[in-house]
Parts: sequence; structure tokens; C-alpha cells
Amino acid sequence: MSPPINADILEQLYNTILSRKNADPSTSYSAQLLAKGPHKTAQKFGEEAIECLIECATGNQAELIKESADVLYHLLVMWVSTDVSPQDVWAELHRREGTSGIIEKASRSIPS
Ligand SMILES: N=c1c2ncn([C@@H]3O[C@H](COP(=O)(O)OP(=O)(O)OP(=O)(O)O)[C@@H](O)[C@H]3O)c2ncn1[C@@H]1O[C@H](COP(=O)(O)O)[C@@H](O)[C@H]1O
Repeated sequence: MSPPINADILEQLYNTILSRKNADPSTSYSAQLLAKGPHKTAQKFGEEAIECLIECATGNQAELIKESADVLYHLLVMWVSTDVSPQDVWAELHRREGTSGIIEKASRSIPS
């Protein structure tokens, strides 16, 4: 039976990328990026994000799905390169749960 298609793939992919940290760059694209450091992983993430927003702006949904997968892959590579774990980010999302963005934004403009 094939595994369910859901967000578990993000943690699975993160662990795969983590396992490439000291892998041979000639056999792993993730290892190539990680060997170049956080500047390179950030640059690639930025490039993929721009490609993603172009597909959003042009309304090409099929390409937007593919570019979104590229963005998520490169985001995870960036996390590995900076020692951020998925748990760190999930915890931040949980912390924000239930607070409307409108209320959070308004709270920033209250003078101290
Ligand atoms: N999900 C991905 C994934 N998405 C995108 N990419 C690669 O990301 C690269 C980015 O595309 P670009 O067009 O920017 O590539 P490019 O212009 O050749 O890149 P540069 O020369 O600028 O570095 C391509 O080489 C894609 O193949 C990915 N490479 C790997 N994975 C996953 O990561 C796993 C581990 O991969 P390796 O580290 O290569 O073993 C794989 O099994 C996959 O599950």
C-alpha cells in the first residue's frame, strides 16, 4: 500500500536533507547546496520564491504547484543549513494559533 499523501512528507524530506549534511556532493544536490553554506541556500530559496510568485501572478496553477514544491524543498534545505528544525517552526505556528493577523498587527501600533 502506498503511503498517504499529506504534510508528513515535509518532516520526511527534512530528515532526508539532514542526512545529506555530510554526504558526497557529487551524488546529492542537497549536499552540494549545504556545502556552500547558508548564503547559497538563502539565495536558492529566494530564486525559487520569485519563480513561484511569477506563476501565481500569471495564474498558471499547474506550474504554481511545481514551483511551490521547489520552494518547500529549498526552505527545508535552508532550515538544515541554519540548524532550524521543523519542530521549531511548528511550535511558532502553534504559539500563533487563534490570534488573528489583524489583531496581532493592530497590537504592534500601540505606542509604549
Ligand atoms: N524535492 C527535491 C527537489 N526539488 C527540487 N530539487 C532540485 O533543485 C534544483 C533547483 O532547480 P534549478 O532549476 O534552480 O537548478 P539549477 O539551475 O540547476 O541550480 P543551480 O545550478 O543554480 O544550483 C534542481 O536541480 C532540482 O532537481 C530537488 N532536489 C531534491 N529533492 C528531494 O531531495 C531528496 C534528496 O536529494 P539529493 O540530495 O539530490 O539526494 C530527493 O530524493 C528528493 O526527494
